Amino acid sequence: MNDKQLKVLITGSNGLLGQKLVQHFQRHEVEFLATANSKNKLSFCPAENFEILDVSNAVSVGEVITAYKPTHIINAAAMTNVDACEDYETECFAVNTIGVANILEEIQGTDIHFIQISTDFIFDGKKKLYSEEDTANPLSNYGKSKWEAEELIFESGYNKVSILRTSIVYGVGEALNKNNIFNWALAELRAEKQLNIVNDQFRTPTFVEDLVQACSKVIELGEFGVYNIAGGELMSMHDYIVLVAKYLGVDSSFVNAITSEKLNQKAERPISSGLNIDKAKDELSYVPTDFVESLSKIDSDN
Ligand SMILES: NC(=O)C1=CN([C@@H]2O[C@H](COP(=O)(O)OP(=O)(O)OC[C@H]3O[C@@H](n4cnc5c(N)ncnc54)[C@H](OP(=O)(O)O)[C@@H]3O)[C@@H](O)[C@H]2O)C=CC1
Ligand SMILES: Cc1cn([C@H]2C[C@H](O)[C@@H](COP(=O)(O)OP(=O)(O)O[C@H]3O[C@@H](C)C(=O)[C@@H](O)[C@H]3O)O2)c(=O)[nH]c1=O
Repeated sequence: MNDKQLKVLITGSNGLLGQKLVQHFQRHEVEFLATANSKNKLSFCPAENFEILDVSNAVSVGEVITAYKPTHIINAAAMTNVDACEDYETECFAVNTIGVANILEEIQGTDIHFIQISTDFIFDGKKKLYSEEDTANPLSNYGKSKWEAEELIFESGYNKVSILRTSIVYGVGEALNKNNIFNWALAELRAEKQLNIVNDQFRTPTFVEDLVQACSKVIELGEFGVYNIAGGELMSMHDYIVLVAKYLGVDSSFVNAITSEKLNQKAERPISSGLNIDKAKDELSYVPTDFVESLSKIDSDN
């Protein structure tokens, strides 16, 4: 299938990944429909390419898919505030699990390639680095809701699905959620405020543009199955934010190291939920951007 034959439906287009996908398909002149649960917040997304879509509403999901007839659906919609998912469990499962059930229901019997974005939070964090075959054991409502969505996909028997699991996605953009640690830390460090960052949670932070490339690659190759798509470096969140501070030229003494116990977040987090990306390297020729290089790309784009 060449670029001209593609029709990509994007959900969650106002979010970080959603909006980078919009920009990617614009640049490559691929036909797309961007959808979000509220009005279009993106200055660069034309009104004719946008529709409101709440993925938790089965009727709306059916109407949009039937009318647009996509060749591909990328589900970037999710309730991503992990602590809020503890307080608003029903909403969390409505978006993250039922949203996926609604899409699956609609695409059964079609040829649509469905790309679901999942998370390292399906794991309990006891293993350091996880491969695609490792056993899930989510600790939080968010993790459970994303894992149940994956289970629905496996049980549905629908086989034109790529599940891309990722971790701590970073990048800058328009009208982003306040709960993205990277954007929050950037703003605070630029204002020379002191940050308390945990040194006992380890992740493989993922440059959003790498995740976009991976979405594009599974489309291009027609690859189905589960892939870990993450950065190549496992680091503590404290080391991560110190690198950001250094890049900004802010003294690292502004980044205090604390424990998770001290931070006392509502939802339990995995200790170490790095993602092993060997499969994506082998099968998708996936090459994550070096962390410091990604920061300079972010800088030059803004
Ligand atoms: N950010 C990260 O570190 C990670 C993200 N992921 C996954 O990656 C994907 C993209 O996340 P990311 O772009 O970073 O997250 P964002 O929070 O930036 O974007 C998610 C978007 O989904 C929207 N949304 C919420 N509810 C609905 C709904 N009912 N219908 C349609 N859209 C809805 C949100 O809107 P609103 O703001 O109005 O709620 C938001 O714009 C998600 O599946 C997420 O689970 C996985 C691992 C790490
Ligand atoms: C707000 C805050 C966070 N942190 C740490 C805790 C945690 O390890 C890390 C990120 O915290 P957050 O609460 O922003 O994000 P968190 O919910 O931990 O991150 C997750 O988001 C969801 C969507 C995912 O799918 C996961 O892969 C992961 O990226 O930063 C601090 O150390 N200090 C702080 O003040």
